[in-house]
Amino acid sequence: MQDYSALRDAIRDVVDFPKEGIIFKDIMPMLAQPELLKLSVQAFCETAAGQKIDKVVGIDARGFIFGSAVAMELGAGFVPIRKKGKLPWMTNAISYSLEYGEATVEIHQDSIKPGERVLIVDDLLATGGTAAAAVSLVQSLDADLVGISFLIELEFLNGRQLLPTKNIHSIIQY
Ligand SMILES: O=P(O)(O)OC[C@H]1O[C@H](OP(=O)(O)OP(=O)(O)O)[C@H](O)[C@@H]1O
Ligand SMILES: Nc1ncnc2[nH]cnc12
Repeated sequence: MQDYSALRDAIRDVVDFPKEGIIFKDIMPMLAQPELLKLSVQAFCETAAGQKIDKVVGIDARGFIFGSAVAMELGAGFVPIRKKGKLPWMTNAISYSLEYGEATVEIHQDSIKPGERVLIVDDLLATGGTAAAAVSLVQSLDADLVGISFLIELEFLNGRQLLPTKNIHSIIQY
């Protein structure tokens, strides 16, 4: 197993952001280092090794940073799940709760064909509300969900409980 401690070392804890009581995992110092950006994208691709992926779905907004790079590496298309009101075409929508708030996300109805093999990518799994909403949207398009991959998993929040049991991967755990 590859050593990802350099990624972990470059992630900064910000106390009480965006709300009191939240310890925010700030990935910006990691992203700004070219070799760590490359290593993080490689780590995501490793989570899908040996799998044919038609579409990588990235979740607004930090999921986009990794999602399109991973899609290019895997030879897949990229599909964004966006916060409400940003996608111009016909959408499916779902509301959900996350560690520090509530939101509604949407996906374009024609972005994934029935049966296409999908990998969902996001920076962080906390309570699992956001990822569970993404799973529902992907399933609403009758896609074949191959896996869900995160850079960071906050294990103490048990986000996996809300997700399908198979093929959930995280690269760094707290
Ligand atoms: O597991 P959960 O409790 O649902 O939390 C995880 C989500 O929270 C953050 O997104 P945020 O909505 O803050 O969006 P951003 O990427 O635009 O900062 C993060 O990028 C995940 O998508
Ligand atoms: N603690 C946290 N740090 C960064 N992003 C998050 N999204 C949800 N919880 C988070």
